[in-house]
Amino acid sequence: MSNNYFNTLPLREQLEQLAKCRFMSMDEFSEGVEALKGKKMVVIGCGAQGLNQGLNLRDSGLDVSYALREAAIAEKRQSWKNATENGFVVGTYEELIPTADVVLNLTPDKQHTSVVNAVMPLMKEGSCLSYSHGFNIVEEGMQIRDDITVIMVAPKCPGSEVRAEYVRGFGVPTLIAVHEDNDPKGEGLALAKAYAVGTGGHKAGVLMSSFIAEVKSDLMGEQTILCGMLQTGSILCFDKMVEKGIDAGYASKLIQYGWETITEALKYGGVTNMLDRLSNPAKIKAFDLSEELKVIMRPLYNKHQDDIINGTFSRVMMEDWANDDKNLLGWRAETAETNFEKTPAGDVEISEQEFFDNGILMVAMVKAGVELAFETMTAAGIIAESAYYESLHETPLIANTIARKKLYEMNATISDTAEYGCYLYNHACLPLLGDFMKNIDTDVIGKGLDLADNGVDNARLIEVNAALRAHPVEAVGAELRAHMADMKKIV
Ligand SMILES: NC(=O)C1=CN([C@@H]2O[C@H](COP(=O)(O)OP(=O)(O)OC[C@H]3O[C@@H](n4cnc5c(N)ncnc54)[C@H](OP(=O)(O)O)[C@@H]3O)[C@@H](O)[C@H]2O)C=CC1
Ligand SMILES: CC[C@](O)(C(C)=O)C(=O)O
Ligand SMILES: [Mg+2]
Ligand SMILES: [Mg+2]
Repeated sequence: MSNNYFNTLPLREQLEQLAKCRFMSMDEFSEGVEALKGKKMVVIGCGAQGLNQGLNLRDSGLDVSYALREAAIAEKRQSWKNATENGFVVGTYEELIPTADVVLNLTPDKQHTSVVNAVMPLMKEGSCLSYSHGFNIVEEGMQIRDDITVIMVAPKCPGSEVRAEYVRGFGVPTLIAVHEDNDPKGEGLALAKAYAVGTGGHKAGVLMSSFIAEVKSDLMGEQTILCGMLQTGSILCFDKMVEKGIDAGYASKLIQYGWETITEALKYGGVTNMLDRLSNPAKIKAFDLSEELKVIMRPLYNKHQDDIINGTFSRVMMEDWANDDKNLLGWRAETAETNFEKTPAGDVEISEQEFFDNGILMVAMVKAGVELAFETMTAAGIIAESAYYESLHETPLIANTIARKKLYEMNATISDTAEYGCYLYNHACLPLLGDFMKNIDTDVIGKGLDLADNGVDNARLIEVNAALRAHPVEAVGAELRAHMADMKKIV
């Protein structure tokens, strides 16, 4: 029986926890991984986050091994292969958990209650339990033994990108938190900081946050702009292009690689830079489309945020857990059957600039989604820095997964929790954009504007540029990106 911890708190405390967010300066990480040196880190689960965090932590000089459930070892499942093929020591809970100074719970959220109940009796007195998402604590009210320190180190991106960015010499923005009910020795913060350095997160930016702020913002980002919007946009843009006679292979390629290319511009210079990559008439067109999209989609973004804050989302998802994931599995199968998913990218060259010129609607969708997610999160009490990571910075990191193997890859790489939310959004958003899409043609998706000249009205251009630059996501973005000196180019 789960108990929503957030809903048990008085409003004053809910607001205080939601607003917990402090950008940590680089000199706060001057001790590096010292607090974890010589300590035994045992990871439970070797999936998306488990494997990739473990690889980074080991490369940062830490002692990492994997505790897997007995069946996974006996049947040599993927988790066992991931760990053993990468040369890690693998053992059962009984073999490894009693030796652990830090237990990293990197199993799916659905399993957290049973996993934590199974390992807690085996954990050393005074050891530490860490999470990469606070769902179990915040939405299920999990109670942890008093002597155990409970921390959260939550990379703001898929596991594959946690590794890819580390290998590139960068990192991913990370939220850290100490569960205030479980910090008996006052060492939670030192451990969380060292762990964030071990994964490379400090190079991109670390926010000192709370379990609550992480959960309520993480769920919002993944359901809307990060995954839901990219899925809905992929399906709508592909179907429209094919309906209008564009070669299906070209349409498939434009979308599969287009999100990655256009959002790379977003990562470097925010929404402003992404739109600056368009010609002046195309920029004005993208701006107008995005304003229209924002009006249509705002109620949906509000609904997602409201359901996340009041616990409706987690209750409904947990009902699906209890129903053998019937909805999740059904939606996953349905997505595999979409025409976009089934049409291979054509053998056709698309230049970097062409992705912008022929993908004006995609640019508009990204702009609308980023701004709406940011506006909705901040209106709900999430601090701007956190909302920026969850909307703007992470979008390219999700787009990278679509470039690899389309929506299948994105949904396989993100957590099951994110995948569930993505489908929820997608199912609501597709019909919502029905009328809007009726008026869309190949000038904004597939072929680009076919204009004799690129002249525009000066006053209108000035107005559009000013509106772009004045959005609050741009101000906080410029500030946070100034700390990302090691950011590496992908496209
Ligand atoms: N996916 C992501 O990129 C992100 C995930 N997170 C968070 O990280 C955590 C892990 O998610 P994610 O990496 O997606 O998980 P995955 O689904 O990728 O991996 C799950 C791992 O846990 C093991 N596992 C599954 N069920 C159990 C069980 N009952 N007992 C023990 N082990 C089990 C699986 O191995 P086997 O079945 O072989 O035993 C597998 O190795 C979640 O809290 C998630 O919210 C946070 C940020 C991003
Ligand atoms: C994509 C959403 C995420 O939270 C994440 C990668 O940040 C997840 O749960 O997978
Ligand atoms: Mg996330
Ligand atoms: Mg998540």
